[in-house]
Amino acid sequence: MTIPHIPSITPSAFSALKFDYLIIGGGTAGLVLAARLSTHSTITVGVIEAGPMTFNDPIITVPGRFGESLGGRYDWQFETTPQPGLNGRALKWPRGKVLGGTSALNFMTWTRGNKEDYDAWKELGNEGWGWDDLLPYFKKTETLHQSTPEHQAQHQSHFDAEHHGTEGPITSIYSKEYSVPHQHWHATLNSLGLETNKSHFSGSNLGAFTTLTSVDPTTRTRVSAATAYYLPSAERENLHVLTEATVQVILLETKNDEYVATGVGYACNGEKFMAKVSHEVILCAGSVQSPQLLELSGIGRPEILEAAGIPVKVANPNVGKNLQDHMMTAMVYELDSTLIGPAELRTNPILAEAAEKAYKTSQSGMYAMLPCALSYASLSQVIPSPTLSSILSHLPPAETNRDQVLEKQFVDGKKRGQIEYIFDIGNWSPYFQREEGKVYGTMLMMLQLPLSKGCIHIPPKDHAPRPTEINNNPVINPKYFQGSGGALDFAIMTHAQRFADKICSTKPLSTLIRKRVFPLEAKEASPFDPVAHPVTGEEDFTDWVRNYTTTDWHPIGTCAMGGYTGDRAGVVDSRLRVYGVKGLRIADASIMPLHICAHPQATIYAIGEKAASMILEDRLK
Ligand SMILES: Cc1cc2nc3c(=O)[nH]c(=O)nc-3n(C[C@H](O)[C@H](O)[C@H](O)COP(=O)(O)OP(=O)(O)OC[C@H]3O[C@@H](n4cnc5c(N)ncnc54)[C@H](O)[C@@H]3O)c2cc1C
Repeated sequence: MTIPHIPSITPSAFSALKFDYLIIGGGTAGLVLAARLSTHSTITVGVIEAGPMTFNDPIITVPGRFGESLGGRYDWQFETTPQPGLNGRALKWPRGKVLGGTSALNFMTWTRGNKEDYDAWKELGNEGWGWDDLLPYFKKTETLHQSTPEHQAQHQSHFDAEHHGTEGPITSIYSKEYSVPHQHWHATLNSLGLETNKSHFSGSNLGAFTTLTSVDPTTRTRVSAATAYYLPSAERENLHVLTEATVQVILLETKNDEYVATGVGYACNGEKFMAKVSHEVILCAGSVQSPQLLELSGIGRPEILEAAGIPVKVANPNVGKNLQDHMMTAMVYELDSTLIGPAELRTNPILAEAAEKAYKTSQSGMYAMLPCALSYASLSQVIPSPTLSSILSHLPPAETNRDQVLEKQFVDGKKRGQIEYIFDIGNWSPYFQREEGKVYGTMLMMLQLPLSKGCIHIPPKDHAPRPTEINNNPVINPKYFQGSGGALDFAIMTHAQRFADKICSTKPLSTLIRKRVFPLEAKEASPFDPVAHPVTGEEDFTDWVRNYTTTDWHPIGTCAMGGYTGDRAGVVDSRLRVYGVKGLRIADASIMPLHICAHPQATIYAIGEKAASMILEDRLK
């Protein structure tokens, strides 16, 4: 990758500048805004990012090393509270702390939700956020690199060019080659009634497909918001990016009886600074930290702010509420010992050297590979109809407009892939210990439209007289499987789990599998193992799902768009302006009112694109 000259700036020099727009968080959406707003040379843009700037660390750049940066210096290393719905377990919640944010840490899957996912946002009264409205922004982010007819025939790498972008900063590509299990994916899913979807970017991703990835087609390195949006703009004189600086508070002043955002207070190298803005502060700190910064600045539920010792400026009980996440299980299988996975690379220097050589010389081999065997299934495709009817008869009465729109998707649940399945070589479970010399594969299952709703808030101040501050981690409580909605999520996951196992016992994928090792198969398990020896005869995953469900790392919704209900249910309006404050917008995953049946990064880039275009439109008014 050619890296242009990147101007560095000191905090004092940064604070001396007069900004039109100040962006908090140089992450996925934040850098889209930075790049798009600074195309106009008369607009001065500042970005403050807590993490460092790096473009050549292989744990970020090399696709096949995905996951290695989790828990390290580029990760905020958050954790949830102990979750009663998960038998008291607390989960690790990685988030990117580096220029590029979580786009520099994620697993590069490039998917788009369904038409109905975004139309539901519009139905809630969020004008301009339906599928047809968002399609131009989806396209604006992307340049699709089309696969050849031969590649399509061999790897089912289909696309529908009409629905992809051709000039956007993010390159979306199909891999050169795929793992052996991937080569059996389509035939296996097809024989279970999940057809190959040849047009998975066109408004329905239902079915099996080989996924696109956000990877550079020439260097086969990760494409993140930092490489795709920031690097090409880095030399602009009107764009200033300060890294390793943490925003502590958004400065609010009253003008004509209204609160106006006038800048931010931040810390860098142990010193405190202020940066001022003439037009807008744009908060892009992500689903965990955007609500944290609002609350630290006096915008939120009064009881939370008072307990934290923060004076209430704008009372809005919705800040930090409406947290939704994709929940995931990871079932592990022992595979044919001739296969090679990531653990084999780590433990066998000869294999590692060969993989490195293939990657360096021809950008191929294991280090260029990502998990690409995906499938989205509707509830009726994976849960037998009498069971599904019984589960859905327990849909809780909708309490809000949002619940009502969400629950409609369950009634007409055939259109959307509410359950995602991915098969990948390697052991993905944090709970399963691999045995040396054995090769493993994992069947992942993810719930896409959760009814479990949680919250993220700043903690109360401790006994010290000082109020809660930025370095007091927010309290993350996703309330997985809690409440009547959570009970329904749980029932769906325990039943959909059987289909995950069915995929692995179906040919041709099953020909690569020796046995299931997590949870153990009946013949290997102790007579008391409830999964293997259920009272009913059919395997019962109830306890296993409760004990081993984790996050799929896709939290959204904590500063949601309010739609028709305005600040009674939301934090921002459909132009992403924070209710009750002038000159403050939010653009990141937190504004999504309902979850989507897809990996979210493409949608979050589109949110950044749409936000930039709305800001530029509003500037001309
Ligand atoms: C392990 C993992 C794997 C994933 N895999 C995929 C995938 O394969 N495909 C996919 O589509 N999605 C994936 N995702 C999800 C996706 O990457 C994220 O949802 C998305 O990147 C979030 O974008 P964002 O703009 O909301 O926040 P972020 O990209 O996280 O940006 C927020 C930025 O704000 C900065 N910040 C926060 N607080 C402050 C502060 N006080 N001061 C200054 N800066 C601050 C952060 O450091 C960060 O850079 C994955 C996520 C994880 C964690």
